[in-house]
Amino acid sequence: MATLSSPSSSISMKMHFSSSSYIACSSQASLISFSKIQLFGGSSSFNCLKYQVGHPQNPIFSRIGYVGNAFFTTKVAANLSSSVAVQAAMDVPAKIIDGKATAKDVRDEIAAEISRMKDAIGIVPGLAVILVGDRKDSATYVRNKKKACESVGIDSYEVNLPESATEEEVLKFISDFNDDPAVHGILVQLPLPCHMNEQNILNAVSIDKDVDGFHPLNIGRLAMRGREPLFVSCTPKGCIELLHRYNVEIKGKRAVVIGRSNIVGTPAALLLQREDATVSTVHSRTKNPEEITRQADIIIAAVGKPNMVRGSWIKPGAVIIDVGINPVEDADSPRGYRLVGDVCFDEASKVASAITPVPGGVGPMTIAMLLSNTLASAKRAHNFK
Ligand SMILES: Nc1nc2c(c(=O)[nH]1)N[C@@H](CN(C=O)c1ccc(C(=O)N[C@@H](CCC(=O)O)C(=O)O)cc1)CN2
Repeated sequence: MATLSSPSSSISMKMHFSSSSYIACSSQASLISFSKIQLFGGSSSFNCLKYQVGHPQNPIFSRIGYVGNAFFTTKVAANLSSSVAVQAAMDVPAKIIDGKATAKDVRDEIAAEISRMKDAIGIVPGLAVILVGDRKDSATYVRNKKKACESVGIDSYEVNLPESATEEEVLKFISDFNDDPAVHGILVQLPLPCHMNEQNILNAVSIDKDVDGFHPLNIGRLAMRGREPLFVSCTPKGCIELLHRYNVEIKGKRAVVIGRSNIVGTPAALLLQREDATVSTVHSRTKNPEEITRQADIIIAAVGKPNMVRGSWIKPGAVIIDVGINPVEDADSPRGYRLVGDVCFDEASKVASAITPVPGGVGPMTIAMLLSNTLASAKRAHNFK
C-alpha cells in the first residue's frame, strides 16, 4: 500500500498495487519511465496508472493516473518521498486498433447497403481507376481496390496507361468518366509520373465524382466551418473512422498530426478540428517536435519516416494512429523487406493506451473508405436514402 497526494488538489489515493515487484523512488531516483500499472484503490479499480518520474533536480510534470475518465496531474518527482514505493511490474500493453478487422466490418455494411440500393432502384455504384506507369506498389493498390469493389458489388472500370502517356491522354479519360452516368467515382492513382502536372489532373475530376477527396474544392470546404465537402480523402477518413469505432473521444482532446501533406496530414488535422479537438501540426520545420507530440491525447503520424516517433515522444495513455507504411530491409522476410510505421511500435505500445499496427492498421481502412465514398456518391446521384 502507498499513498500519493497531489499538492494542487485534495486528491489522495490509497493504492494497492497488483503485483509484488516494487521500484523505490528515492531522492536519487532518476526515472521510472512511462510504466503502465494496474491498480486498485479503496473500492475502485483503476484501469491503469502511468507516470514518469524525473530526477529531483529536474522534476517533470507527469500524468499520475488514468482514473476512469479523469486525469490527475501532479509534479510527481517533486513530491514522491523516498518512502513511496511504486510497483511497475505489470505492464499493460496498448490495445491494438485492428484496421483489417474494422475494414472488413465496413465492407460488410457497404455490401448490405449496395444490395438494398440495387433491389430498390436497380443501380449499382461504379468506380473508375486510372493507373499511369508501372510502379509495382501502385499496381498492387489498384488491384486491391478492384478486388475490394468486387467483394461489395461495386462495378470497377480500369484504365492502365504507360509511363510515357501524356497528361492530355489522362485528361481525356477523366473527361469521359466525368460524363459517364455509370461511373460514380473517379480516382487517379498517385504518385503520377514526374512529367505530369498532378494539380491539373486532380482538378479535372468532377467534384461530384471525386471519391479520393483530392479536389481543391472538397479540401477547401473541409477547411471551412459551416461548409460540407462532398468527399473526404480516404486515409484521413479511415483514421477518424477507427477512432470512432474504438470509442476514442475526440472532442476537447489535444491532437497532434505529424506531417502536413495534402493527402493525409492536412485533411486529418482539419477533420480532427471539425470533431472539436485542439489540433497542432508537427512538420519538418517544427522546433521540438517531441515536446509538442508529448502533449497529445491523440497522435496521427503521417510523415513516411520509419520509426520516427519514439516511446519518449508519447504521453502515457495516448491513442496512436500510425499512417506510415515504410519498407525497411529485412533479410528474414521472403520479400527482403518488411513494413513499419512512422511510430516505433515496440516502444509506443508500452506507453500508449491504443495503437494501430503496420501493416493491418490504417492501410486497409483507406480502401474501405474509398468504397464508402463511392457508395455515397451513387446514393447522392440517384437521391437514394
Ligand atoms: N489516388 C490515390 N493514390 C494513393 C492513395 C490514395 O488514397 N488515393 N493512397 C496511397 C496508396 N494506397 C491507396 O491508394 C494504399 C496504401 C496502402 C494500403 C494498405 O492496405 N496497406 C497494407 C500493407 C500492404 C502491403 O503489405 O504491401 C497495410 O497497411 O496493412 C492500401 C492503400 C498512395 N496513393
